[in-house]
Amino acid sequence: MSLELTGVTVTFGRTDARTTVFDGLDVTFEPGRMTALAGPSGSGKSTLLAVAGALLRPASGQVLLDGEDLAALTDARRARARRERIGYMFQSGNLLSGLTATDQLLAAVYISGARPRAHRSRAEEALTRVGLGHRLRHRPEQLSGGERQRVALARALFLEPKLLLIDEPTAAVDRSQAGDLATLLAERAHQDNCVMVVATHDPAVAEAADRVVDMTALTAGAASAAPAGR
Ligand SMILES: Nc1ncnc2c1ncn2[C@@H]1O[C@H](COP(=O)(O)OP(=O)(O)OP(=O)(O)O)[C@@H](O)[C@H]1O
Repeated sequence: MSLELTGVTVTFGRTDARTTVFDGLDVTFEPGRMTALAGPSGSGKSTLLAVAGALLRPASGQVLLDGEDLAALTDARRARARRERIGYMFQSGNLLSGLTATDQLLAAVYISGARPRAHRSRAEEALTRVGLGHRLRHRPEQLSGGERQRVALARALFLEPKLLLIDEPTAAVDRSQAGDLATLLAERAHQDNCVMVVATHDPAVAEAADRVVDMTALTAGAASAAPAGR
């Protein structure tokens, strides 16, 4: 299972105000590794996550998830791929207010069409695995920023996605929580063997990643991918 983008072109706007973010982008992401996307604001990190996650269809090129081109699927099949194979964790967690940590995970099960009751103990185990076994019945407003992010991570992993896309996971947490969260993300990528791609400005996330992709080099056509730290 890998994610491979080939010849991907993305443009926004019309002729008089057109932005070409990618022009024939090629990059591959491997399973069981956490890849950090690093680069200045506007370098295309979020756009890459949107294209990889079938949220944005490229003007041309292929987005191959396990060999299947997501860019070429119908809207209905793209929606199904998003539901069944892709997990998302976007800035500040986007938890549902008023629901306990356990119910945040069960809501995702409910949306996927399964019966939540059968999954309660599995949801509790998933929260325990991210260090929240003592916060199962807490609601978002009763959790710290780092705890909320960990609930969002457990929720994203709960449906066992092949591909997990994460945008600025440490934006709303303090420095020590950022380091812990970054380490936890890398551990989950290794243990769950998913493709994990994380857009970040945070050196702590780049430090914990198995690979850092420099967006500036990538969009210049150099597809640079230096191993980070280890
Ligand atoms: N919907 C849109 N319409 C027009 N231009 C857009 C749109 N979305 C993104 N862009 C442009 O595409 C470029 C890449 O944006 P993107 O959000 O992917 O960058 P980023 O690296 O994630 O930035 P940041 O670090 O600030 O989040 C920017 O120049 C941005 O202005």
